[in-house]
Amino acid sequence: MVDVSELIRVADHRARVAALVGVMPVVEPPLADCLGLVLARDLVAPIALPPFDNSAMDGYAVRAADVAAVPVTLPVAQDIPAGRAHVSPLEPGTAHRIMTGAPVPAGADAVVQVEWTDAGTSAVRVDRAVAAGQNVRRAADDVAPGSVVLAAGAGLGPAQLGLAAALGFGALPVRRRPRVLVLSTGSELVGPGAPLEPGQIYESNGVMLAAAVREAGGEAELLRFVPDDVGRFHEAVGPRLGSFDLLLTSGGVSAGAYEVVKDALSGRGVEFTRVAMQPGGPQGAGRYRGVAVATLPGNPVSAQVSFEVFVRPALRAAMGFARVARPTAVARLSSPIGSPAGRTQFRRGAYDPVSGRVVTPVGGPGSHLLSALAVSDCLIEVPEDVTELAGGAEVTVHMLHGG
Ligand SMILES: Nc1nc2c(c(=O)[nH]1)N[C@H]1C(S)=C(S)[C@@H](COP(=O)(O)OP(=O)(O)OC[C@H]3O[C@@H](n4cnc5c(N)ncnc54)[C@H](O)[C@@H]3O)O[C@H]1N2
Ligand code: MOO
Repeated sequence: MVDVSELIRVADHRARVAALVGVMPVVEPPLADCLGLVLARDLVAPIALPPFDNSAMDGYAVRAADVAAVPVTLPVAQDIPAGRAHVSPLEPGTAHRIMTGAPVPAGADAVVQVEWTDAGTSAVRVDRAVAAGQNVRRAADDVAPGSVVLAAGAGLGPAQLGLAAALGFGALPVRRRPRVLVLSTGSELVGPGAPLEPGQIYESNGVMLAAAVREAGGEAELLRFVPDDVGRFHEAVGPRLGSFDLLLTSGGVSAGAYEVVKDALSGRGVEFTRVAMQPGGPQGAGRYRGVAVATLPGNPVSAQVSFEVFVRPALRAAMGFARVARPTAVARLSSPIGSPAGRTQFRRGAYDPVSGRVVTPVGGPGSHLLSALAVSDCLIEVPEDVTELAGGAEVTVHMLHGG
């Protein structure tokens, strides 16, 4: 029986893994590669947006005073498509045919949309008056040059990349993606396509954890798996380790006779502990040959839940995100659940925000129940000191998407 007073707290292990991974250096990739990354410095506008007064409509640039009394016919002195570099000033009593986005000529103070005219090309009949300023988008209306348009720490989504492109940036300063080497261990593991011999299972943690790394914004290289053999472990990891920010293993860390990860890394900078959490009790963390290491337990649900609780926040922090946790919600349990004393339990659940914020436990507490995890969308947190929760009880749920 484990003495729960000797267990490491969830928050302490999370902080330890985050400290090991640290913060990634700043790089300047091309704009198109910045999606999902975090801006490392304030983005200051080098130009105004719009850069010049331009038309919001296809129509005719005029002086509002010239079309105050309608109908009125004005000679069309010039045609101004978007992109025109040189536009001559508008003489009083004339119109310029103008397209959306084209520069408004000096002397004009409004644009009459084409629908309010007879669409003439040498002369135009204007049927409705416009006020001064109507349909004119002023220079710097959107962005003043020299202003901070995005602050350091901003997440870069489509709109932010669009804004940066509009301001003429070809690259942005961001913290680069953490590089993670993913390795599964276990002599019982075989790859897809191989027939299953008695006692063997298909390897699943590698693909799952590499996908989890990518979903978090990191880069993953999947070394797939090695048997319970310390020599094979070092052969697989040694030549590759130097190019990574984190070695992420699964399996081989508990109390058995063949604990390859523990045997390979104990006394070499990695400490193996038990965290007050279920699933995901046996954990290891440290630094091996200068590279951060997190060793997750092998049970698939334990591995994935450990990733969510310890590794994902560390990767998000490494990329510069200020908010590293997934979105949470408070929900009512649809049915009762129990939990071991002295451990934070993360049960898999299906959250329904529509029918009054209810969460339904999916599957049991067993850390081999991968199919239940696959149809869950949240983790239900049961605090350390709680052993029974009745149906209807309020719980915190951690979403498995977003954030
Ligand atoms: N005597 C004890 N036994 C166990 C303890 C304990 O405290 N005392 N803890 C249990 C808990 S909790 C967990 S979690 C596991 C963690 O064990 P390991 O990290 O050493 O993992 P393995 O023994 O290698 O594997 C556990 C389980 O998961 C399967 N597995 C492992 N890797 C993969 C993979 N890549 N793909 C699919 N499935 C995998 C493996 O076949 C085992 O069934 O230890 C408990 N035991
Ligand atoms: O900690 Mo283990 O993850 O309970 O199954």
